Amino acid sequence: MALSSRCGAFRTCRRVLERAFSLYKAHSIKDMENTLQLVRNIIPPLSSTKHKGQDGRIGIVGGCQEYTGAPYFAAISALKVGADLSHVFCASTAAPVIKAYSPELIVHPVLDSPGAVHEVEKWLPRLHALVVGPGLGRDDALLKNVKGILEASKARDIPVVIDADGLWLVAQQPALIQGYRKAVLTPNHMEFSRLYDAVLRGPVDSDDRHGSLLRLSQALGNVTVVQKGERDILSDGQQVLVCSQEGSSRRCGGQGDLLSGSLGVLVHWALLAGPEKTNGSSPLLVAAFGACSLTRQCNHQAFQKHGRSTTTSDMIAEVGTAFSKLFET
Ligand SMILES: NC(=O)C1=CN([C@@H]2O[C@H](COP(=O)(O)OP(=O)(O)OC[C@H]3O[C@@H](n4cnc5c(N)ncnc54)[C@H](OP(=O)(O)O)[C@@H]3O)[C@@H](O)[C@H]2O)[C@@H](O)CC1
Ligand SMILES: Nc1ncnc2c1ncn2[C@@H]1O[C@H](COP(=O)(O)OP(=O)(O)OP(=O)(O)O)[C@@H](O)[C@H]1O
Ligand SMILES: [Mg+2]
Repeated sequence: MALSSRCGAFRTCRRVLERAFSLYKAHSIKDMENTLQLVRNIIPPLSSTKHKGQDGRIGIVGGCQEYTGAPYFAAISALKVGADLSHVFCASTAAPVIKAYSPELIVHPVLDSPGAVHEVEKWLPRLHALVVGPGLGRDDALLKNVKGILEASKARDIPVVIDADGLWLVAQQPALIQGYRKAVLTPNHMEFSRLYDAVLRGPVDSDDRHGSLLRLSQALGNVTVVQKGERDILSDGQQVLVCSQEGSSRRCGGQGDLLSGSLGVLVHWALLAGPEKTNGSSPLLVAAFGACSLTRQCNHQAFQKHGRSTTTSDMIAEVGTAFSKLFET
């Protein structure tokens, strides 16, 4: 008797949990769909009256002796998403390698020159957004130049996506982006912990990802932060969005570079569209949600074709169809 009543209670409990889970799932699918609709609203229409450059001139700051793939992935992703021109500002040793990967990129071998800041500054008036960090490395001289480039970009109100070693620099000197509302940070697991520790002077509470993210964004003066992971969580210090677009279990290097390069373009489009098109949500948050969904969808599609041998180049080959599937329905 006691056993059967316990079994009944167990079944009821299971039904309640299943219902709660299906409601939660339905709710999050609805939330995801609503946010995807906001991403669709910020995408500029293709038009025969536009000239080259109008849909985006993006600059990637990164690329050193060791890392040439990361800035390439970011820059080519920006083009594949729909930017018209993609510039890479890198160390002189990286430039011929990056140029050889692709004739589509404009490559400036300036980052390790004494006049690096001035050389990049000359281009700033023509750029709509910068992506700072993919393949930058941690050489002090390069980081010092990048600090100057960030300051010059802020002075011109240019939106910046900060990723990889750009986040290393920000963890050393959070004041560099403190309160700059046109910055989006895209940390992976490790980069988030490092940044959190540097800004909040304590370890991340791994049981409270949302709270940790909110605290970090708020402590940085409501800078938008995208914490990448099994689910991506995004916040501007007020709202928290979750992106759980289906990807795959393949974790090859370079996926984060695809994300930050795509985000460079989407940030530009979102700011151009403004909050009327994003229904009051932060345009940068909507742009970030778009880049996360796109990266994960590319991963999903590439994995369907290549399985375990999927690499970031396979994902980049999926950008066009993934973009259409998510945003042009
Ligand atoms: N082809 C190219 O040119 C590419 C170049 N790239 C460039 O490399 C540079 C350094 O970037 P990064 O991400 O490797 O640096 P960093 O912050 O030291 O993290 C590494 C450490 O974090 C850890 N770790 C990571 N994830 C974790 C997790 N989920 N959970 C737990 N731990 C985790 C992991 O720990 P491990 O497993 O080794 O113990 C590892 O030690 C940067 O310029 C970037 O752009 C890349 O873009 C790839 C393609
Ligand atoms: N465990 C996971 N399951 C599903 N997707 C994930 C997982 N971890 C990361 N991703 C996705 O992979 C993409 C890149 O995130 P990741 O954490 O690999 O960045 P990263 O370490 O900066 O990459 P990179 O190698 O380019 O530096 C993001 O779109 C994220 O959503
Ligand atoms: Mg990375």
